[in-house]
Amino acid sequence: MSDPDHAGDPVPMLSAEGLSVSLGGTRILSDVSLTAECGDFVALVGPNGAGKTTTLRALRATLSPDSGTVRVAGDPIEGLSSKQVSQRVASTPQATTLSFDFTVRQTVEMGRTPHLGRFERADSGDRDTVRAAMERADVARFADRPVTSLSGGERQRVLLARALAQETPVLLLDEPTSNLDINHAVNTLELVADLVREGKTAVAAIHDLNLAARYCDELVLLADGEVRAAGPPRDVLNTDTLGDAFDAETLVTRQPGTEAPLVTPLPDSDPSDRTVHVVGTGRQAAAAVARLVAAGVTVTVGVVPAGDAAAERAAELDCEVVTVPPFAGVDDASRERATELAGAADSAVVAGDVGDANQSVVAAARRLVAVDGEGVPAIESPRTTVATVEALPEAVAAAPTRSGEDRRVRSREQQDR
Ligand SMILES: Nc1ncnc2c1ncn2[C@@H]1O[C@H](COP(=O)(O)OP(=O)(O)OP(=O)(O)O)[C@@H](O)[C@H]1O
Repeated sequence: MSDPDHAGDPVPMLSAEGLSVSLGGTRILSDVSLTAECGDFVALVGPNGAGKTTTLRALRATLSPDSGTVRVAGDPIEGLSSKQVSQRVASTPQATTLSFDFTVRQTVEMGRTPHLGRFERADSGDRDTVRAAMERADVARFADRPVTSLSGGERQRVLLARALAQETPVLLLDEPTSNLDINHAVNTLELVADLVREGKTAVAAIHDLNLAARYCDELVLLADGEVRAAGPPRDVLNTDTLGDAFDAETLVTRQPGTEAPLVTPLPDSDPSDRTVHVVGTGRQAAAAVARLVAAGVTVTVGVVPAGDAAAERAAELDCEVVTVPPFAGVDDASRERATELAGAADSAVVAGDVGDANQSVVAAARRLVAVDGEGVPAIESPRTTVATVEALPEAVAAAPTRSGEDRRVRSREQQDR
């Protein structure tokens, strides 16, 4: 019966409302709800045993919940025949053990079964669909090989091709990238993102939080069978929710070149044994200096014009600061001293306006932490992370110390000899 309060609301392609599941007498899921519209890519994230696979099983009706409802295009899934479910929902399992000796093509052809009558044979349209699915999942070159002869990652892509051949509006993927190298992992998620842009709905259990953040519109963070947070990646991935769900210290910054969060698990590190050279001017650089000094970091600053907020704050806090007279330009001796300090520090923090004259100072740093704000894209590089002023101590503590790196280089050199 339609709900008069929500009459006219678009019906989500897939929804779960209040799912609770017990297995072997143990409560595995408690009151799990989620919604995925057409064109949504939703990631289920969370620690081992959180209930991600169990949620996916409930979503494709291979287990019945104790309570709660799954709807596909508005229809309760328990009211659909298994053939109707297979016409709407395709899934790839977590395990990639395909024990029968089918070829890759035969395995992908199984995806057509829900579209055929009981004794109907595949026609040329089905064969075209199978060929296109194999090509999209990059397994066409293995078409005639037995699946048992493929590597785990290759089999995973065959299972994705089978799901694509099923031509369903909904895709449920359990760890689609777990066996894949980084190139194939990215390609697989790009492919799913493309399919979603074409109008499909995808829900995937993904362990890698950074890949999930980069490719998915929405994350559902599960822990102990409960939804701990749900929403866009930036809302879900923060140190509090991650600490709660994973019982781990993390640093959350930003993936270079994107708005997506970057989660770095932190060892028990202490910023007070770090040295940092701050480059930049104005209030933001002054705030960075204050935040770092308050956390016990040894801070040097420059080159900055005398009288600038960063120069004054650094002087108040007894930091070494390289200054030049205002409007005088940067002389060689000042640039050399600041470059020397940046090169000797564990990291450099860039904040506010860095100025052309400081480019050699920035270039001398081993690692850069850019303060989130204007100008950040200009200095993006693989050795750069982006952090808010508040998170700077964690960001600099996450990078290895210069002495630790030197030790590792020396030990590698000794091993090579
Ligand atoms: N048949 C079962 N009987 C009892 N407990 C089960 C059964 N199946 C799963 N569980 C338990 O349910 C919990 C959730 O399992 P699930 O596989 O859904 O977690 P997950 O989040 O997918 O984990 P992972 O990230 O390790 O794959 C686990 O503690 C698991 O041991």
